[in-house]
Amino acid sequence: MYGSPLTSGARKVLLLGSGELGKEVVLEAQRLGVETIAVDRYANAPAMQVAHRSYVTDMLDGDGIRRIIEEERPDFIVPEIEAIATETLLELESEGHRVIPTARAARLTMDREGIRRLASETLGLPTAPYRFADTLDELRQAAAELGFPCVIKPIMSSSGKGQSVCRSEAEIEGCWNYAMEGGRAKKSRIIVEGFVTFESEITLLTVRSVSGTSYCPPIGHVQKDGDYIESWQPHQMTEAQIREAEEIALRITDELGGYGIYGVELFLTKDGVLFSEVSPRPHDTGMVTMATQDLSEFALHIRAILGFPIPTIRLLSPGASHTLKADRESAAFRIGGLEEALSLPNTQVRVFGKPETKVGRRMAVALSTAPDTDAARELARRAAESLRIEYDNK
Ligand SMILES: Nc1ncnc2c1ncn2[C@@H]1O[C@H](COP(=O)(O)OP(=O)(O)OP(=O)(O)O)[C@@H](O)[C@H]1O
Ligand SMILES: NCC(=O)N[C@@H]1O[C@H](COP(=O)([O-])[O-])[C@@H](O)[C@H]1O
Ligand SMILES: [Mg+2]
Repeated sequence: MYGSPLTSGARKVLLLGSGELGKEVVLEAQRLGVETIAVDRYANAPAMQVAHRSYVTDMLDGDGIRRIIEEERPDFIVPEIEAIATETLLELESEGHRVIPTARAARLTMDREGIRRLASETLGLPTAPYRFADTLDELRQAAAELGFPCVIKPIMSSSGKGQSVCRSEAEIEGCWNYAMEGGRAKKSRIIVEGFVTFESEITLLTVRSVSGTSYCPPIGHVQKDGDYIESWQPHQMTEAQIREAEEIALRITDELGGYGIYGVELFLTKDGVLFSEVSPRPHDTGMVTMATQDLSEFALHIRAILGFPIPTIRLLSPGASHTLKADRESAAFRIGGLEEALSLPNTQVRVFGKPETKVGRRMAVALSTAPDTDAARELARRAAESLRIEYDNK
C-alpha cells in the first residue's frame, strides 16, 4: 500500500540514467501511481521529460549521486546505464537503500571484466575466448594468442562505443586508439575476444520477481558497429537452443539476484549457445516488446521492482523494431517523415526527445507488428527509413 505521487506516503523510484529506456520505465512506474525522479549527466534527458523531478550530475561522481539519494530517500534506486559510481551503490545498499536488481549486479556488469570472469570462470558458462590488456603491447600479445579477427572493446562502454573488429596485426594500433577514445571511464583496460561466427544472436529477457523467474520469447537482433539496428520477436530457435539459452540465463541471473528484468545476450552458433553479456535492466533490443507483448520489458521491470506478481507474459503478435540514428552533431534539428512512417499498418514510432544529436546517436525507434517477423521487420525498416533528421546547420 502506498500513497499518491508527491504526497508523504508516495512510493519513489529514482533512476540513475535517463535515456530512452528510462523514459519508458518512468511511464510504467507512473501508471502504478509511483513518484519518479530522473538523474543523468545532461539536462532534458528523455526520462527527465516525463519524471516528476530531475537532477543533473556526473554519473561517475559518487559524492554527487549520494547527495541526491540522501536528499530524495527513494524506495528504489534503479540503474539505467552501465557507467555509474557503483562503489557508492554498494555503500548505499549496505546502509539500507534498495538498489535494483542489486548493487553487486550493477557493479559487476558495469565492467566487462567483472561479468565475464563471473560467467566464464566462476559459473563455467560457455563464452568466446578472451583476454584483458592494459597497454598496446599487452593487446598485441593477446591478439596473437587469440588470432584474427578478434573483437576489441573498452571494459567500460556500451552501445558499441570504442568497439572494433581487428582483422590483422596492422590494425591493432588503430583499434587500441579507437578503444581509448570510446571508453566511458578514464581507464585504459580493454577486453579482446575471439570473433564468434554466430548464426544469429538473441536477447533473452529474463525477469526475476516474487513469482520466480520468467522468460520473454527470444528476441533476435542485428548489430552494426556494436550497436543495435533492428530486433524482432520471437526469434526462431530449436527446443534444444531454447533449453540451453534459458539454462544460461537462469544461472547468471540467479547468481546476480534481486528483482527486475535482465537482458541476457547470447550467440547461437552451430556448436551451441554462448553467453555474451547481460544487462541488469531493460535492454535496447527489447524495445520491440512495447509492440509485441501485453507487458513490455519496462512494465515487467516495474512490476518486479515493486514486488508485484508476474503470473504470465503474453506475446500478442510477432513484431520488430528498427532504429533511427543521427549522422552528425547538432542541437538544432527536427525529426521528419512521421506522416509517412505512421501511414504504414500496425506501426508506431517512439521519438526519444534527446536534445542533441551526435554521430550514431539513437534518436527514435519504429515498432511494427505483422503475422510473421519477416513481414514485421520489413514494415519497421520502411518506417525507420521514412524518418529523417533535418539539421538547421547544414
Ligand atoms: N566476440 C564477438 N564475436 C563476434 N561478434 C561480437 C563479439 N562481441 C561482440 N560482438 C558483436 O558486437 C555487438 C555488441 O557487443 P557487446 O554487446 O559486447 O557491446 P556493448 O557495447 O555492450 O553493446 P550494448 O550496450 O548495445 O549491449 C554484439 O551484439 C555482437 O553483434
Ligand atoms: N545499449 C545501452 C542502451 O541502449 N542504453 C540506452 O541509451 C541511453 C544513452 O543514450 P545516449 O548515449 O544517446 O545518451 C541510456 O540512457 C539507455 O536508455
Ligand atoms: Mg551488448
